[in-house]
Amino acid sequence: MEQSVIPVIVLSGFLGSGKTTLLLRLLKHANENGLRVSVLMNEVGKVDVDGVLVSSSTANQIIESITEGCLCCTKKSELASCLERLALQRPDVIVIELTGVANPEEIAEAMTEPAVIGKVALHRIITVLDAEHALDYNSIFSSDRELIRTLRRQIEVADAVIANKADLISDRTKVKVEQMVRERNPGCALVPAIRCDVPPDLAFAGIVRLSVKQLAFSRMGTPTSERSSPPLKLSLKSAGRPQQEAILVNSQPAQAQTNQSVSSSSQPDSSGSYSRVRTVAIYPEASPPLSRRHFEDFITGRGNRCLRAKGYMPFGTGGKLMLFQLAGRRVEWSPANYEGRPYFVMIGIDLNAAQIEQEWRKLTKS
Ligand SMILES: Nc1nc2c(ncn2[C@@H]2O[C@H](COP(=O)(O)OP(=O)(O)OP(=O)(O)O)[C@@H](O)[C@H]2O)c(=O)[nH]1
Repeated sequence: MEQSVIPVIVLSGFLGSGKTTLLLRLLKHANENGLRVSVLMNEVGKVDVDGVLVSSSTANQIIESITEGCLCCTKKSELASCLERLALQRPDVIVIELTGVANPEEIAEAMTEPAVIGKVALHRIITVLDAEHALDYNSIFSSDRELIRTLRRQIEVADAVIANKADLISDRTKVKVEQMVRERNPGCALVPAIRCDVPPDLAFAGIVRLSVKQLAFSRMGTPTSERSSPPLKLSLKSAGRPQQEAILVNSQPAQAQTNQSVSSSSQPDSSGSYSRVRTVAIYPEASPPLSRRHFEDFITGRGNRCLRAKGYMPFGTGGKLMLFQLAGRRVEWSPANYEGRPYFVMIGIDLNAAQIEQEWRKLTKS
């Protein structure tokens, strides 16, 4: 009888910091090394852009998505059933990518529920920091205390912090970012990185392949119910968070795109950590009558209000769909395998869906 507890790695970090970039790296490493990974992705909005991206770049992985809410608040009740489903597949490890506005500590807490104890266990929390913007968050979000608190907790409760986007900062900023992290979390592993290129052991140290676990089980005649977990070489912080087994409850499968041609906005949650953060999704016509530059202006024209945007838009050669990403103030376009209908999602503070929809209609009226 297989009894080992499945380790769970939680990836946290603010919107656009590089969590999906890290996830893709970890999945690649896992594939190459025969580790079976199940993934749980969470988006505050209805549309699961990252899920599409991860599904299209990985094979043999089990991916679940919970959309339209944050796992640490409105969707917390779905965590256990979802974890349970993933655990049934007997992966070697489960990786949860949180929304950018989630407090990872709430996830750790959810793993103390009786329903999940003995099935999964928190392995470590890794927080990805956008080193280019992290020092500005206090001033940008000064009006949203809850959001600032969440961003601090993302650093404080992490076992490892990746100071990502090192290519975009000066040495001076690098030192300041490191100081800021050290003040909040002196004991964590702190790793500067470009595109989350970190040693895979930062996440996977101590995780044993199922086949190896089974071998150990049959040789020793005792269950490997406590997974063997050699200490991580980089210093990890585990004090102050639950050490027991974790679990998640029921999720909703990734939503197929709806037929609505315009927008949807997530409900604010008065008790949740994302407070005033809203999402708006727009499904344009196949070839919207505007240039790529006008599209970028439309998104970036909202200043700091739009914190993150992403989607697939037909601005490639011959109208080919391209992956569009805005993180902080930076826009990035890359080739995409996606073949569905174009769409884009905006995430920001107090975004007004009706107004954005109206502006979009006006802009694209032929
Ligand atoms: N220049 C630079 N860009 C990066 C780096 N890491 C990630 N990016 C870009 O930053 C954007 C956001 O990266 P993601 O990995 O999607 O970030 P995320 O945290 O998953 O974003 P959300 O889940 O939407 O909050 C993308 O355009 C990435 O290509 C980096 O080290 N340097």
